[in-house]
Amino acid sequence: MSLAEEKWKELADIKDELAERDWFMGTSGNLAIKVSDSPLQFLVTASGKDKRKRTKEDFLLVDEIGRPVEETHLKPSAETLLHVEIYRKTKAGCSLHVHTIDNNVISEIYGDQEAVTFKGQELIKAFDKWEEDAVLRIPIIPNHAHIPTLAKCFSSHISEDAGAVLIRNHGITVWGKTSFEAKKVLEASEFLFRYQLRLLEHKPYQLFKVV
Ligand SMILES: CSC[C@@H](O)[C@@H](O)C(=O)COP(=O)(O)O
Ligand SMILES: [Zn+2]
Repeated sequence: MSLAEEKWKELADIKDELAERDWFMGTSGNLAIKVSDSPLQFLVTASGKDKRKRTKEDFLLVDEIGRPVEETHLKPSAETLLHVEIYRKTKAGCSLHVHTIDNNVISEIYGDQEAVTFKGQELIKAFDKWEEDAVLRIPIIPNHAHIPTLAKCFSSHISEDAGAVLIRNHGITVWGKTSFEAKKVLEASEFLFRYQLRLLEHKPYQLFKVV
């Protein structure tokens, strides 16, 4: 099996797992996995597909500016430029984008604050935050319809090899050095969002708590 084939299978398996969680409503979501560093080439989901289905046309290989490497009728994800920014700026090997009700509601509640923060929650360790008083800050950016503008804004929040950024009333994009790492960050983020929403039901004043 070639490296590209191996990476294809790795991404397809992650796509199946996320589909099982019902994280690809209405064809939303896109996924990418790096295949080579120089030249930069990565597999990205084809645009507009039902990501719950496993087909031979799920992914295509793109270059360092998100153009298909080979002749194809498939279109790279509309949000390929966001994945480009991740691979351009970090050593990440995988990036995942999903729309969930929880990440959308959290992004709207905390959107004006431009970030949602978590402290004293065990699962922030999934973001490599181990100290007792560590704070996890997930930035929230506006949902610019112009993708190059969205990608530029998104890019300003990328500094580490693993991370997460919420796009307001749109979804979350996460990345990690490996697909395992990226999926861990995604699952931990969604856990924290669900936790925060549940907490607000019982303690609405928590909304005004400054971390
Ligand atoms: C109809 S789903 C919303 C899309 O505009 C987009 O946000 C998305 O996540 C999926 O787009 P895609 O081009 O299939 O990668
Ligand atoms: Zn999206």
